[in-house]
Amino acid sequence: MLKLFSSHHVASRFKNRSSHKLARRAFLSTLTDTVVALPILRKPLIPGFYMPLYVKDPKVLAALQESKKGQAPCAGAFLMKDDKDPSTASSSSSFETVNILDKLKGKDLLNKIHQVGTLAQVHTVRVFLFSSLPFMIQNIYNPFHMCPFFLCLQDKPYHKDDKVIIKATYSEVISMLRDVLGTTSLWKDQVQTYTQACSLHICLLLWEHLQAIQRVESLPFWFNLSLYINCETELFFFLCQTGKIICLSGPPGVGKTSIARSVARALGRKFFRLAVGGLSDSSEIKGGRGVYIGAAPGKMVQCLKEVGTENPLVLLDEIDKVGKNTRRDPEGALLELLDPQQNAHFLDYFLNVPIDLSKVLFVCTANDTDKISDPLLDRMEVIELAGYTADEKMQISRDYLVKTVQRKCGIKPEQVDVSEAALLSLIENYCREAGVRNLQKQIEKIFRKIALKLVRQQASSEEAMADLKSSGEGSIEMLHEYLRLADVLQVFEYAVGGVPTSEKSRAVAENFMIDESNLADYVGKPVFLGEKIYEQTPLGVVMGLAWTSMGGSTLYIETTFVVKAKVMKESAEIAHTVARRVMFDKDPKNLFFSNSKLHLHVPEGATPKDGPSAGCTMITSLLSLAMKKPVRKDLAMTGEVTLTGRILKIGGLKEKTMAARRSQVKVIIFPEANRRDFEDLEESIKEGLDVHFVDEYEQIFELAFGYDH
Ligand SMILES: Nc1ncnc2c1ncn2[C@@H]1O[C@H](COP(=O)(O)OP(=O)(O)OP(=O)(O)O)[C@@H](O)[C@H]1O
Repeated sequence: MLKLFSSHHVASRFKNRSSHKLARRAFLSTLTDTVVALPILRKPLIPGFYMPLYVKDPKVLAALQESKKGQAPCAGAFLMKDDKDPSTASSSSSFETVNILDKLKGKDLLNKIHQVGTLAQVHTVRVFLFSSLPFMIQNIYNPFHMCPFFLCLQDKPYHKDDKVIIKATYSEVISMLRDVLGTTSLWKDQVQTYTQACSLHICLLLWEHLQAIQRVESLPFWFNLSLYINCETELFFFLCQTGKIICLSGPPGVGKTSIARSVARALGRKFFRLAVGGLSDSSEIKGGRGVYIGAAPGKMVQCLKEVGTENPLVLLDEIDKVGKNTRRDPEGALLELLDPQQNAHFLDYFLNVPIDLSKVLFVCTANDTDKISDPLLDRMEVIELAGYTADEKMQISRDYLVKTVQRKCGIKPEQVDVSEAALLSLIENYCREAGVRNLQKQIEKIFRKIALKLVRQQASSEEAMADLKSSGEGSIEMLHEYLRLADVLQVFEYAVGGVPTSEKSRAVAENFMIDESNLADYVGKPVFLGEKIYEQTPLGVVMGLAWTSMGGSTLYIETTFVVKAKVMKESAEIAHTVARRVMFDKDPKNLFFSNSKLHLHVPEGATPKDGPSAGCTMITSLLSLAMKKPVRKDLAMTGEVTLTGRILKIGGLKEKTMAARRSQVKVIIFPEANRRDFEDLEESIKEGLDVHFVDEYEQIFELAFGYDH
């Protein structure tokens, strides 16, 4: 890709260009193989641009003077890799960067600059650079920081058809730039600040593409990326400033804590996790009054002590589980903590001095925002995180979980292959959950067992066999002892995050293929074998869809006759009333409800039995029994019903749809008010489902019973 050019080659590169480049050609034609390397800070010098530099170092000035004699004066401008480095910190602007030449010599300098820079013409000695072309540095020698060898990077020729793409992409980039400049003035400054960091990377990456088409094609991607990053960061800044506390709400294991950690990293803030689930006493937050024995400062003081900065990101984890039935008012302490009006003077009872918490960024997590008290919820901006689809879990496990766990176990990628079918089976038959925590546990189980096998293999093949040979009688017991020890060591090392097997043992290891056929050897028998209990639901039985803080699930509502009537909960009572009315409208002669004592039951203990969204399912189940007619095959429904038969909106539509798919449901009935939620779902979730949206129970009646089979 790169060629080493003599000055003649460099000049020939410009042979057919337009006349205004003749001067540059003349400059290049006089070039020798040695130039002064000038490190610059913050912004690279882009070919075709000017940059003033303030050169203080007399040796460098002398070298530049020297370069003027007998040839075009030139220098190589190279961007410093990390200008936060203390050795370069004294230079405050990109114009002063040449000072650092005093501090960094030869190889040290070479390591700290990007190898691709620009060859620049020096116009005056105090110093004005005009950049001509990219080139790559090869070496630097002392004492004048001369680059004795360098490579000029040459554009590769492009096909004439590429011209169209280049032109179209160019227009796209111009329009994107217009968008950036059209950003509201409120955001403009910050967009500019964040774009600087991104554009630096854009420049460097673009530079290294030697084909014009590659450079141009990657432009929109980088612009979009920098805009995206800016907008994300802006959103957080925006929320943190207009005093809102962000609350990430969703089922367990969907990545709420991980997101908060990433946000802290992205914003360059220290991260502190404060588990407030089960908090029962305000003194845990506000500290104990010094007069009591055992009193200590509160968690916020401990947090500030640990992070050592005034602006950490503090994660209040599981805020929906703060103790409620207590007179020690933990919620009051949290309110004080989260209220921007009060937290600038937060009083810790132990220290008895006000502490300024106004710069702390609070992020909360909750599984169920319904359980957060209104005054607390009022101070939060809730961001809902839905559960993952099977496809998403597949991607997460393949691209992240398997690789991470395998690395933690010290196993090489080529030693284990977990097939896609095995991962899918884990997702569907072992861990039905909204998040991926259990999936991660199962993958860890597989890799732990493989690591154990590797340790055993090592033990039996090498040391133990050697011991066995040398020690004669009683050595079998010793081998067993060794194996037991190896097991314990492996488990222990894994638990503390170490690498369980030595390099030596890996060298002799066999390769492992995990697929559906041997999955059970590693993780046991499947835990779930389908939620579907009935092929064809019998009389009085209808499938409903439920949503819990663990995700979505299907449930059956069953109704039957009993000798003595049971006391019904409210939603069942409403269902009974509506079912009676519907029956009276449809068939006044049917006296089933007047004459029967009923028992309504929801099998499967894990699902909430009195959830309002089971209303329409209960009515349908009662009517099925009354009319002695089962509902249509493969049907599931969800929706809250009013006494007048109106169907109201439900929550957790995505999770419910995924649960229905798992149970091979073909037809789903949702409230009309949820139509938009359904339309927003990914195609892979909606595919193949016959979904009906209803706002009156009448419509459900037709869909459930108006069939011929
Ligand atoms: N999108 C994802 N990609 C990779 N790993 C993920 C993803 N989402 C979750 N995880 C993994 O799942 C595990 C649980 O994530 P995390 O603790 O952030 O979830 P959570 O929503 O905070 O759960 P909880 O409500 O139980 O506290 C972590 O090991 C995390 O790495």
